[in-house]
Amino acid sequence: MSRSPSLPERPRLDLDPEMSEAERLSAIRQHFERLVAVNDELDDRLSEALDRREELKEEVEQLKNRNEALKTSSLYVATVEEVTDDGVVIKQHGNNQEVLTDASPHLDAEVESGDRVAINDSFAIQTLLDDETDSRAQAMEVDRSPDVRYEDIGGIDEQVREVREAVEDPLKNPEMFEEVGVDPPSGVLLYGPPGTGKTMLAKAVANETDATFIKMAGSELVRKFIGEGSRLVRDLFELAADREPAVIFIDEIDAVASKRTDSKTSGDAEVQRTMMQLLSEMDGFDDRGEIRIMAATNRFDMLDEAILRPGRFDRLIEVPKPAPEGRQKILEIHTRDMNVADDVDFADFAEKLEDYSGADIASLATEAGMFAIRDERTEVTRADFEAAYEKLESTDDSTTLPGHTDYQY
Ligand SMILES: Nc1ncnc2c1ncn2[C@@H]1O[C@H](COP(=O)(O)OP(=O)(O)OP(=O)(O)O)[C@@H](O)[C@H]1O
Repeated sequence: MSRSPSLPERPRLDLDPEMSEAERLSAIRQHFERLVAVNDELDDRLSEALDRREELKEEVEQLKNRNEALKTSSLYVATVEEVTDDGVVIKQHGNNQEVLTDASPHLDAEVESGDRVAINDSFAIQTLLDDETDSRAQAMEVDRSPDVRYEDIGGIDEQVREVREAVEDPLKNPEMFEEVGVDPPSGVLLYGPPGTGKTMLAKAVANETDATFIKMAGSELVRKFIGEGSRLVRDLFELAADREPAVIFIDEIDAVASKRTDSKTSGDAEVQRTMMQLLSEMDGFDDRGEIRIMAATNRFDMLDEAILRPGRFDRLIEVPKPAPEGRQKILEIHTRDMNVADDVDFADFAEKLEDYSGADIASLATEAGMFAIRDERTEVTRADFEAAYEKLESTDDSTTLPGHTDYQY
């Protein structure tokens, strides 16, 4: 920084008493001129200083703005693909641009492949996104002790038996399989229309085996950013390994494992990548320990056969809509805690619930109860069930109207 030149010296007036009048006047005049000169110089210096002050003020303003902009500027989200000696390879979400970059020095040692990170305009990694901001947490439902029991499931006794054999027995008595020399099924695929109890089956078996129930929706797996689907699959299996015994349940598996389409859009490629990750997790899972894998679909016809090969989902269990007897059982289950009037005949009523799924019957029972409440009664009568039936039949919503659900299997 340049130092400002020293101030001009203050002129002095030396008047000798010996001086003549004229000499004194001339000295005073000279002194006055010097004062004026110094004053002018000081004026100049002052105005220079004021200019400089203005300049500095402007500079401060600019720096303040830049600082604010830096503090508030948006960061972009990316996934770390690889940590190499030359830097970190990231893939930006949204545009999938791959970039070789660096992490801020304080993060250097922490960045790992697969991490979600925030990057700035120059692609430098600024923050590691933690689990809370991470969408992974939202995509999985983890339940240490689901509250569904086998007796809560009606009309699909045979399916319950099959699931127990394929999932419960290998968890409870693995030695039996070893002694007999057979491998338990690798994965169990439940297929059938919506609302028939597939999720209940998976929860009940987790409950019975004291296993943690970990559910992932296939639709969540494909909705995520590029690279995240396969990461989620990896996390799912890692989490299960941490929590064993565990039952992994992948709902709507058709979203990740449907037959290849011809189009080569990046979305499809991403779904394929997620499916490949799932297959490789299942293949590398010989030593599965206390983890069982279940999946469900309403679209069996759409599934890529690759996932049905031995060692993958090799036990298929169809879960259909219930027959009249099953419907009666489900009615009984869902009215267990209700005060049902004597005039209600479930066997008779179940006959007319043609094409109703378990979920439809559950909402019918709730509706019937609501009619009683509206009437300020605690007893639910035949008329309430009839009214609920009429209401459901007239609901113009294809997702709740029995028999109108769009699926194939
Ligand atoms: N067999 C059943 N017995 C008793 N209740 C049932 C049965 N099936 C369905 N329900 C009722 O419907 C609700 C939804 O069932 P669940 O989630 O198990 O169906 P799902 O087959 O997994 O459906 P989706 O394919 O839509 O996921 C259950 O919480 C339960 O109240």
